[in-house]
Amino acid sequence: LVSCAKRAKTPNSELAVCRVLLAELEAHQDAWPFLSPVKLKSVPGYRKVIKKPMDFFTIKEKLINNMYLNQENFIIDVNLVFDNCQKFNEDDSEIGQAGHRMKRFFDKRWTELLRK
Ligand SMILES: Cc1ncccc1N[C@@H](C)c1cnc2ccsc2c1
Repeated sequence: LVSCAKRAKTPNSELAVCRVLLAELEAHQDAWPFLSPVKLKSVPGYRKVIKKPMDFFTIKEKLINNMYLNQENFIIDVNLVFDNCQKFNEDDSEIGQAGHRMKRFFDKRWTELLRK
């Protein structure tokens, strides 16, 4: 008997979960610092310190333009948003606190949705 191959998730069903997750991130009350790209001209030092800026709007554009081949690449970009935030903002700052809350929310949700 040939063992049936583990049903691979089709890329589009994987990415459908990413779209759901992103919508939840954007709707979160603490999402405000991350909804659009940091304006490099108006935040002194940001361009120098943060090598790979990322934000939820850019992630949405990449999803729409099929630039994510799988969930992993999507999760890497979402974590980049939070890693950049922790690098540039003090933990006890408004933005720093929002970043920690958003990261905790994301970690919880993607584990629930993807670790089925
Ligand atoms: C995520 C992040 N990290 C470091 C600096 C800025 C930001 N966010 C931008 C949108 C931003 C840019 N300007 C302001 C002014 C008050 S909150 C806020 C937020």
